Amino acid sequence: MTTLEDDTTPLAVIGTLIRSARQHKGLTQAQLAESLSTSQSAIARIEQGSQNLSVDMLARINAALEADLLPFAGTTRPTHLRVTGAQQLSGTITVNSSKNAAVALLCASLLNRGRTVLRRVARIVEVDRIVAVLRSIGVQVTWSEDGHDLEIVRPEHLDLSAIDNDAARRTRSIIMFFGPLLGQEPAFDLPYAGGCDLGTRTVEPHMIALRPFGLDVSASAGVYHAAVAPNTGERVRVVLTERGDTVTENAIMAAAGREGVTEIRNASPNYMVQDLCFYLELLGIRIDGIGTTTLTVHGAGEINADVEYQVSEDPVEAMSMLTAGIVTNSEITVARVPIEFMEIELAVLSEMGLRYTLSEEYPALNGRTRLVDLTVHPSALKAPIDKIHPMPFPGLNIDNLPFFALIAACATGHTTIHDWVYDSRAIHLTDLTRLGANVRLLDPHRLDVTGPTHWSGAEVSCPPALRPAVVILLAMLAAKGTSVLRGVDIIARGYEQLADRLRELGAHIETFRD
Ligand SMILES: CC(=O)N[C@H]1[C@@H](OP(=O)(O)OP(=O)(O)OC[C@H]2O[C@@H](n3ccc(=O)[nH]c3=O)[C@H](O)[C@@H]2O)O[C@H](CO)[C@@H](O)[C@@H]1O
Ligand SMILES: C=C(OP(=O)(O)O)C(=O)O
Repeated sequence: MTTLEDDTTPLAVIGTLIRSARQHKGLTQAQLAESLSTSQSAIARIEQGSQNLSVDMLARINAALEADLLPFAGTTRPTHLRVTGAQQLSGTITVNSSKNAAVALLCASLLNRGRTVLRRVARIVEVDRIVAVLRSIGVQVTWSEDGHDLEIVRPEHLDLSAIDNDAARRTRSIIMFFGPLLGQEPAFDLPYAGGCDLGTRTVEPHMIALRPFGLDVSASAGVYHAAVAPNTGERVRVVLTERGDTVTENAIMAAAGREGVTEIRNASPNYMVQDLCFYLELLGIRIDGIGTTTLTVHGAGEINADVEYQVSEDPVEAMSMLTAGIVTNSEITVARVPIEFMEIELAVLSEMGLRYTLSEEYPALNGRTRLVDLTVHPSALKAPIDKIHPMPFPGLNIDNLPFFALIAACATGHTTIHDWVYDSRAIHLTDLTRLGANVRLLDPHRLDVTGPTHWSGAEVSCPPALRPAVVILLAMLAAKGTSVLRGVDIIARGYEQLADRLRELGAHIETFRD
């Protein structure tokens, strides 16, 4: 029985919200339990506020009920991690499918009048946000019973006036609605794109890329107003001013949805772009040049196909897991590493003295991406002679760069890390000093890291950016004693049950709330 006192605890308040959202959807506790692969008694306990809730479970309840319970959880009961570091890790950890491909594929599913099934989609908050936006405009998005696959069926007419502004504003990926919608609506409005705290990220390259398709955008009061000129059917040639990933995806989606041929130059050949192309090929769109910087897309006026696509593995997760092994000086195996997108990272790490072994290559479930199992061995690392800097693919992945700051702190000597891409991602990495590292910010884009570090435990507030947040958590695995990372909910934006999976390798991590 719920007492009056219980009703005022945050868990009980969330429980009450869940109950009313469930009743509003007309579901019984048993039906909700079934869709979450849990028991009816667990739902009863959650609704009574007598069951601890992980952020992952809350995200899944959120998705099942099409509710918006996450901001509530995020603002009222932040999750913290307590880490007892300097533990040797062992065993195998498997790389999940990628956040960045998932969000692009979800947006691309708007091109398809048939049924799209995306297999092995990561259960992460960024996916939930796009799912919430799609549902709000009338798209049926359903998780499979086992919670791994998403079925997407769009209605004949999308109701853009009903768009979930709140979910849309919390993700930058909403910008990728422009491409698929271009060929479908003569005029539409979209909310401004949001995202992590990494400094200014312009959307101008997207506007430049989509102009040749007839898009004209004006912005006012937090809304983009799009007007689209009719397709003349002529060959379109797009030259991207930046080799960005989402801008390339936007151009590809615009090209796929229009009758005619489009050539895209200076395209990103990065992993998520390749996933998008493989999916579009299943939809019957011919794309020449996949994996290169020149793409020729043979678009179709109407796309109507029932397809299933296996989202491929995330190179940034692979880098994160590899870093966990490196900083704890452990031997672990990272299984299902998309090797094409980790080659430069591994070449740099080899120069730094990292010892690792690779299995034979094998294909990912999409039949296209090449995978390996990577075993990392304890190694004495030295600083590289040259600075470490990212480049658009093929180059060291921009999202993998933060992990090199941590690895450099474990290596002997001085390393310069140059993040020319983001104005304020490097600054978050100076939090490593709290754990004993010698990391100096030379300017907003350059870090000087001197190692090796004698890591020691500390309490740190989680940086408001995904990769730096994970970097600090991984540093805590190296640090002697107990560390606390406060307010870690941002990690669930891009990683599914990261703490649980690190625990399976032997990490001592406890989750708690105030
Ligand atoms: C959902 C998704 O896929 N997100 C990824 C995508 O975001 P996304 O494609 O949105 O990245 P942006 O377009 O914001 O580019 C990141 C920054 O790099 C700059 N820039 C980019 C390319 C270039 O050739 N020149 C240049 O200056 C941009 O101006 C911007 O400041 O790519 C980023 C860069 O790889 C990654 O960090 C993100 O994880
Ligand atoms: C910057 C990132 O992603 P997004 O483009 O979703 O903000 C990231 O994945 O580190």
